[in-house]
Amino acid sequence: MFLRAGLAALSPLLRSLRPSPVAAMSTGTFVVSQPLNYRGGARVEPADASGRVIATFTCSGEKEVNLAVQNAKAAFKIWSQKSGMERCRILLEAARIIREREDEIATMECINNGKSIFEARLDIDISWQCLEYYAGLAASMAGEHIQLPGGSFGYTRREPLGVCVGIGAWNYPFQIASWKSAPALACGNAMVFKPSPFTPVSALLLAEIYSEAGVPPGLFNVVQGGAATGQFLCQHPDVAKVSFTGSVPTGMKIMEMSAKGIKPVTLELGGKSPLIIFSDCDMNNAVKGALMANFLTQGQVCCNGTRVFVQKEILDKFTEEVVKQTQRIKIGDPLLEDTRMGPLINRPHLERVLGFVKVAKEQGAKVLCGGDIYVPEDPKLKDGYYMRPCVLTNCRDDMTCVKEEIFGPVMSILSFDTEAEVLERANDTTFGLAAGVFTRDIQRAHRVVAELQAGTCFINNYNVSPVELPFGGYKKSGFGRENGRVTIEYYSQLKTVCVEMGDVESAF
Ligand SMILES: NC(=O)c1ccc[n+]([C@@H]2O[C@H](COP(=O)([O-])OP(=O)(O)OC[C@H]3O[C@@H](n4cnc5c(N)ncnc54)[C@H](O)[C@@H]3O)[C@@H](O)[C@H]2O)c1
Ligand SMILES: O=CCc1c[nH]c2ccc(O)cc12
Repeated sequence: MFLRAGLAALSPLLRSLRPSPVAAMSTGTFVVSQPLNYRGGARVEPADASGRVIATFTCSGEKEVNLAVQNAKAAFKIWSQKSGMERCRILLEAARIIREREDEIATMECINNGKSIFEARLDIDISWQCLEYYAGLAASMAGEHIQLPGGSFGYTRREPLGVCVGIGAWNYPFQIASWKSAPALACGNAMVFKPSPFTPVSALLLAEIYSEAGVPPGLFNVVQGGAATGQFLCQHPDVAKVSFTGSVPTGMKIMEMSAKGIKPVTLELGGKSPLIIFSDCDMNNAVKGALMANFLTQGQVCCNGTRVFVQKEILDKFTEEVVKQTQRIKIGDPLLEDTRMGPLINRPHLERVLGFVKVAKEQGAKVLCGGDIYVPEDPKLKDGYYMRPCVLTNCRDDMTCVKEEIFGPVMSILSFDTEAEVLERANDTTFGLAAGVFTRDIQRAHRVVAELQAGTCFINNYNVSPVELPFGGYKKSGFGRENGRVTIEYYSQLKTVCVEMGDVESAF
């Protein structure tokens, strides 16, 4: 009986594993009755605990991690022998079930994370699309045939890695589990997934859906916990690969641990991305783009374009419109259909974000709107972790709010004169996750993105994430990619087979 008191304490939304129907309530509730570990194709009580309790659910310890890895190893033997078409069918069935249960999963995600139900549904859509996409690729994965002299030849086989570990952040819990597991499973791997301890529940639904769709028991397992559980996973000798989504400091630790086992890693880390608005842009779209770049999921999005560079000629008009539209964002109960901004993930994070606003003011930035606590009218929500989305102006490149990842609803507006100047300033960061440009000049758009040091660049839009396109970082924002065809390379290895058709020509 985990979570009952714990997660309620983490958020004013009471949480359970089975969300009550949305229509019947104004705040989310979970009725916790089932364990939150998934191993060997079923929910299980963890075999042990790491000794550290987060909220009131039990963190998986070394024994539980071992059991999950052993289950994954056994399932890998069966799954990796299946043809691409067989894997394709099962992944397609899982995608279909997610689609069918979209409302239920979105409701759970909304309570899990605090994002609006409107956004949670989009996340679930992207998740089943991801499974469909990799189902399609599973069937067409192939090696090459290469002719050699004298009728000899070689060929390559694309083979799975084995047991892969996925470690997730709390901002896109279900989607992160999908983005990691879909390509892993499509390539023939098994996975042990650890969600963030702040959002432990929705990955379980994915595990149950995979089982229902027909994957062998143990192919996708869920262990629960924080750093200690993550370390057991990364250090496990039977783990072949680690795919991590989270902060830069944790990413460094993951890479160090994986290096000891010579394990490949995918690191999806933080960012401080630039969004460049040229004076020849379509103003309506640029304003909408700036809001999309800053305020989805309460601003807790890794690739957010939080440094908004606006060309001087349109600075005032753009700023005025951005502020007007930011003030219109409906904050409140995330389960209500018209809400667009729910609470932040927890109290310490809210305080951290408000702290950034305070420092910004001290350093000379001007708050044009928001940046303070929001108290919803509904008395049940009054202790929630809500804040008003914030627009800062008078910003300079050396300010903390412009240099550091805030991971909250805080947009910093900066002005610029020339293309060369803005490019230099946009690239002056150790991060390199994303960037955006709004302009009607097609040559300029492509010239600018070619110079931007970022793994994903948006032209005349921001924060759209079609699963067909690779996503990942430059510089300290990480390496490896999620989504797109290329991700197959990160979950498989190439075996070369050299075939002699003649006699051995020995050197001896
Ligand atoms: N690039 C991306 O795709 C992407 C997506 C979402 C979030 N993020 C980044 O994630 C950060 C916010 O997420 P967060 O606060 O959950 O990040 P975090 O680094 O604190 O935690 C991420 C995950 O790592 C686990 N973890 C923590 N310490 C560990 C350790 N020593 N060994 C193994 N696992 C450990 C956590 O329990 C959690 O599951 C932001 O910096 C954000 O930019 C990046
Ligand atoms: O928060 C960063 C961008 C993003 C949105 N959804 C997902 C899912 C998985 C990721 O690795 C990143 C993201």
